[in-house]
Amino acid sequence: MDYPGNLIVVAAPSGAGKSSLVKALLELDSKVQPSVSHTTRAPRGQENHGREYFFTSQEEFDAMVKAGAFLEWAEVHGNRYGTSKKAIEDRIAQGADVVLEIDFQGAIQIKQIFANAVLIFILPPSWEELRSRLERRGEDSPEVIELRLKNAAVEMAQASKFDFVIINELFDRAVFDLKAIVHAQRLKFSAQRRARSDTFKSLNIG
Ligand SMILES: Nc1nc2c(ncn2[C@@H]2O[C@H](COP(=O)(O)OP(=O)(O)O)[C@@H](O)[C@H]2O)c(=O)[nH]1
Ligand SMILES: Nc1ncnc2c1ncn2[C@@H]1O[C@H](COP(=O)(O)OP(=O)(O)O)[C@@H](O)[C@H]1O
Repeated sequence: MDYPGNLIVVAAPSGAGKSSLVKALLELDSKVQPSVSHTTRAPRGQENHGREYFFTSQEEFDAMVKAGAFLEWAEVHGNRYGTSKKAIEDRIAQGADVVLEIDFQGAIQIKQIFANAVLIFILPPSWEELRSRLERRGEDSPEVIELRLKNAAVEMAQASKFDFVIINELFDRAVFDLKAIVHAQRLKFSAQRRARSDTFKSLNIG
């Protein structure tokens, strides 16, 4: 499917820093819009319904799956998460660039539907740093942190399937890399769209 807007997919193990990086990208680049997923997970302390997630009951989530309302969905760390079809398609059809913060299973589903989507995987610099970021964040119980670290090994093994990998060691450096990828994605697809334009045809370089 070809739309004027770009889809930017960011995946990472829990604690690698993807939410912080995406937040910084959104502050620096007003052309990028966030996708707000639905989840059956309970909200964390500072999270708001409709801002970080649409917090959804199991029944509501089931009904959305049944109605075909999700572009993709997956079970991650024992909860279900999904991207609403309508919110994404409307916005990329209008030319917006949309960033999706989703897990690797969802990223692979998105690439199958939108071959032009760019898939970015964020890695932590080390296991020790990943654990200490999860602990410092202070949002999850020790059991939840252990589950997330266990799942991180499976998730990180998927990194080579992504178009780009960013190591989030120095935060500003990682934000710079993320911005550069978004910029390159825009140039790539604007060049492809131009290649189909009348100017290219008249110059015989289409
Ligand atoms: N497939 C899929 N994964 C999602 C979606 N929304 C969030 N996730 C992923 O679910 C995982 C858990 O997210 P969350 O509970 O917010 O924890 P965090 O990664 O520690 O901040 C992360 O890998 C998210 O990227 C979605 O709509 N679809
Ligand atoms: N480059 C970095 N250096 C040090 N701490 C970081 C870095 N990037 C993120 N963090 C911190 O690590 C913790 C986890 O980041 P977060 O963005 O919530 O991760 P994720 O969304 O991948 O689970 C947060 O406390 C965040 O402030």
